[in-house]
Amino acid sequence: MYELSLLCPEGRIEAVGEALEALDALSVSVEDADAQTEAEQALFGEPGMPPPRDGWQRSRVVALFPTQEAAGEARALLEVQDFFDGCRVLGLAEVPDQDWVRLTQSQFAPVEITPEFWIVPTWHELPAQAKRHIRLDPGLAFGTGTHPTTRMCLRWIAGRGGDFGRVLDYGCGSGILAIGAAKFGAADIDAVDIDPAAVESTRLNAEANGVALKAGLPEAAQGRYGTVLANILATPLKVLAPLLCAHVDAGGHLVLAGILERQAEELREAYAPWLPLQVSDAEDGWILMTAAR
Ligand SMILES: C[S@@+](CC[C@H](N)C(=O)[O-])C[C@H]1O[C@@H](n2cnc3c(N)ncnc32)[C@H](O)[C@@H]1O
Repeated sequence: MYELSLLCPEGRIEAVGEALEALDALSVSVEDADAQTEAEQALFGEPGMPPPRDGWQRSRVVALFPTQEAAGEARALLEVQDFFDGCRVLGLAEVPDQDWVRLTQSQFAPVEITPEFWIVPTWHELPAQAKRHIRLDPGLAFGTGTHPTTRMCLRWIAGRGGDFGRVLDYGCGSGILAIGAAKFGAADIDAVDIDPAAVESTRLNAEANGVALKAGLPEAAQGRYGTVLANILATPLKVLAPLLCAHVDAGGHLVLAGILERQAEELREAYAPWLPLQVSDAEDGWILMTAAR
């Protein structure tokens, strides 16, 4: 395969991306051309919402083509378009054949949640000190343990150690939190997500880990729970405040993640009519907020 790399200003990303797709690119990726430099710009988007901007101030657009001719033709056609003004070709290069499966696998090492609790891909040996573990491979749904928000929820689960009551994992993704709770003894677990692929993924991952849980769409969450876990993002968490709080049983716990440090106050305010949230963990600019009823 051959990759055509372009440098584009923000205003050109959409037109160039659409043109590359029309030119039968196998894939088109857009990254911050200033990543890992002083000029890097964070660009956060909420799921279900349009992206805050089309791209970075300077984006590197990489399109993959099956042959050198196809990539060269795309390059020649793009360079004569009006909308290519301000863009520039960075290069056209052959992508060396690799064992992509092995390469992808090599990027996922076991993740330590606590010294005794690990998330381990199926192709890795279990670390000797892992007294508890979840076997999980990266798949279609979010939640491999590599993101700080997931890790903080799992740390909370490990720290509590048991006595969860009924567990609700709201926005379960891969099911990692529900499975984690099961590994610490939770027995009655509902895991729900708006994405049917996440529900399926949770079912398969639970089965692979020998864990019993009920996975379904959000309406499957019914009644009160001793533990309600929701790692989503600040905006949906605010919308879900009355619903999530209504699921927390007397003496139960609410655990929220997907919140940036600067969003703590708005979350506290959104939940204040029902439960008093407090920050109970922090990692890489993300926080964990919890409340007890
Ligand atoms: C950041 S992932 C978290 C996955 C996993 N629980 C973890 O901690 O790694 C958020 C998940 O919430 C789901 N989600 C987003 N909005 C939702 C909503 N309103 N109701 C239920 N699930 C939602 C997404 O589909 C996604 O799978």
